[in-house]
Amino acid sequence: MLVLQHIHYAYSQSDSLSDISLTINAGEAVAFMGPNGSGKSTLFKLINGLIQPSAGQYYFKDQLVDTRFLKKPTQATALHRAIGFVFQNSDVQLFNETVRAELAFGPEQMGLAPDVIQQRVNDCLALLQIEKLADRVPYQLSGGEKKLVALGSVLTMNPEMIVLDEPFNGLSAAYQALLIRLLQQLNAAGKGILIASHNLAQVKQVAKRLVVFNENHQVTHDLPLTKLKQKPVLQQTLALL
Ligand SMILES: Nc1ncnc2c1ncn2[C@@H]1O[C@H](COP(=O)(O)OP(=O)(O)OP(=O)(O)O)[C@@H](O)[C@H]1O
Repeated sequence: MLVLQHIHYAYSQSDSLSDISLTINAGEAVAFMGPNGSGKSTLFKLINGLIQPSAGQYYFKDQLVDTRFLKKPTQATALHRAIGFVFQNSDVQLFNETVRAELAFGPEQMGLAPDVIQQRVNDCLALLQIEKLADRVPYQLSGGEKKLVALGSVLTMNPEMIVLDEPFNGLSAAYQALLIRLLQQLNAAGKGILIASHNLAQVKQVAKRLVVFNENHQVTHDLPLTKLKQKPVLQQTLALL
């Protein structure tokens, strides 16, 4: 579904992504780990078409994602519908007056019928156990509540792949467990899951493949999580992230 070939990205002079090549198939659950500032969020922004590579190619469903691709509204919309992005900072993602409106916004933009939208919103409120927040102002919610609403606003669009940047940050232990179960269910239902996290124990419960960055913004490892026990040094490094 996604193919990245020799991707570089630089915000200014030096690379924040350095020669990244990855293929991610539909329905895969992949974890991205690495030190702070190694490039995980930058990669997610690039996958979502928010930034474009300084060098290299990014293909989404065999189509080259470049400035020309993203300038065509139908293509950009197809990308944004297929890949739901839950940002590290929920504040950049929430802008509606109520949680209910926030969850309805995506499906409304897709032109779905009002009763379908209502059903999706109610289903997602229940799935995330946030029914009690439905009429609250998203901006006034706690950090953890905002994160759940941001995820809900993505899930109502029923994306093929969900990209989550540090989704467990700020969540209570109970909500972390709920999120893990939910991501497992979504993956079992065929949704692709890409997750950036510093928590190996949680990552192991959600993902089946692990991609590791180093401080030079390169991918150093790309392996099935079942193979991690054969790499004690890597395991130790990841446990300390
Ligand atoms: N908007 C920006 N402008 C300039 N440099 C940036 C910007 N965003 C990120 N960077 C730099 O790009 C590099 C990669 O950052 P990125 O946020 O992708 O790392 P990360 O692996 O997600 O880190 P963390 O684990 O701390 O979230 C870092 O050196 C960072 O300082």
